[in-house]
Amino acid sequence: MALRTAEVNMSIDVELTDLAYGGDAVGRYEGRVLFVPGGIPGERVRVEIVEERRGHARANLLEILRPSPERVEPAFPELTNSGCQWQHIAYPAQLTWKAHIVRGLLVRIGKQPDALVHPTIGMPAQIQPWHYRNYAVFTVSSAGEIGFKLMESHDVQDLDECGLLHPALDQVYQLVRHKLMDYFGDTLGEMLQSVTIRGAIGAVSSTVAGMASSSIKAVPTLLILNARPGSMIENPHQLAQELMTIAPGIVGVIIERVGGRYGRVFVGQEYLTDVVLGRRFRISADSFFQVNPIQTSVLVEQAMGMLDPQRSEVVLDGYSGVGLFSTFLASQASRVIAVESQPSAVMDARAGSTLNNQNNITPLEGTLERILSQLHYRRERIDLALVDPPRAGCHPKALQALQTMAPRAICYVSCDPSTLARDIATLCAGNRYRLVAAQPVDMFPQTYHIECVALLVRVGTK
Ligand SMILES: C[S@@+](CC[C@H](N)C(=O)[O-])C[C@H]1O[C@@H](n2cnc3c(N)ncnc32)[C@H](O)[C@@H]1O
Repeated sequence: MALRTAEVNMSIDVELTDLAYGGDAVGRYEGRVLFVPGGIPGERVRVEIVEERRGHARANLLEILRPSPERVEPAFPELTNSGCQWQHIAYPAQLTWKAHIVRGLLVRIGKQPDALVHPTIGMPAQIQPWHYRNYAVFTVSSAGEIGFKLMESHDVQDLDECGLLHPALDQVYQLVRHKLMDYFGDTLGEMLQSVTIRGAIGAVSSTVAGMASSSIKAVPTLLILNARPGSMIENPHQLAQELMTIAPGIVGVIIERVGGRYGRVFVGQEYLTDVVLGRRFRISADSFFQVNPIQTSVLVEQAMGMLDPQRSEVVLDGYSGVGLFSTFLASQASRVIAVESQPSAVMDARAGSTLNNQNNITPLEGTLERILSQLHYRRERIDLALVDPPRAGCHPKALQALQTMAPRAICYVSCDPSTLARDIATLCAGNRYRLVAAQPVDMFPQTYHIECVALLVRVGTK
């Protein structure tokens, strides 16, 4: 039943009972579902309905009538509407809610009524779950503000510091921001579209305390500026040269789309070399790499523990990026076939094999759906598979090929539990695979985003 028009903009009191994937608290009003950003289950709140959609409505929080004991003061309120939707929830509760959401999705979408979901592995207790990122993209608005895009809007939240970036990279951000404002003045918004900062934190420290430390002053850093289409930056080389010297640790400055889509100017290196659990990885500006260095090690350990490749086995690493999982799989297995569609990441994976003295990884460039069908046609054997797709999940043809090639186990690493659940439903249909367990790993504290590793085994395999 749609809400009556009179109910929009009306203020009502509701009990919040759940949290949805997407971050909103959930309540009910006259039998209909209400989504309330900023609420916490267990709270009684006064809200104003602002939007009605088929079967549900969205409401703004006006007043908290009975707060949850899990409510905390946001550390960076300016980030609430640009990504940190859960900073009003105490960190231990964020972890509990993430596991609850994964379980709910696996039951409902994944059709796994008995899904075993382990408690979320959070950031180590001795560090604050902030300043954890090695990578951030800051948008430049046409008015010259620099910061994060606001959710469901094209506006930019102007930020002069960033509570999500590692302290050393936040320092770089602040210096770069001032430099760009000085350099371009009033024309900043006409000239630039975004500024990306990416640092190799694992290259300067391997311990948790070290990786979180604000005493690290110089993290090897790449700075990537995207020129606004149609803009004409005068002497981009000089700008890149000047940016190279403004903060310790900057190893390369890249300006993209200078004078057109393919124009690229760079000074210094075009890539970083990062370290995870003692292995080295080359990461180019366009290649994907995990953004939370402390939790990346945990993710790798979880996936390796679940899959446990044997010496004689051939392992598929699907959506392999620069070869993060391939590298660890290759130390245990006979061979790893690494499939990745982004050319720069495939080149990085090749370079990474050399850096780590590994000769049993075969990086293949192309989509997993296409390459798997070729491998199947050539009757290649795959004993185990790891897949780590983007948020959209696996292509249906890739899932179909996996079912046909029937590896004894599949480790599915996912950054979106709703597509994970959908793909698990497909893989388990027809009783071909069964879900053993899912393990959420918190890569994105203060946000509703959930990383999860799930193990599926072929039915009939011990
Ligand atoms: C979530 S990232 C995972 C990368 C890597 N496993 C890691 O942890 O660093 C997903 C990767 O899949 C790649 N990709 C996207 N669509 C693809 C497709 N259809 N086939 C193969 N790779 C794809 C992206 O370029 C990206 O590198």
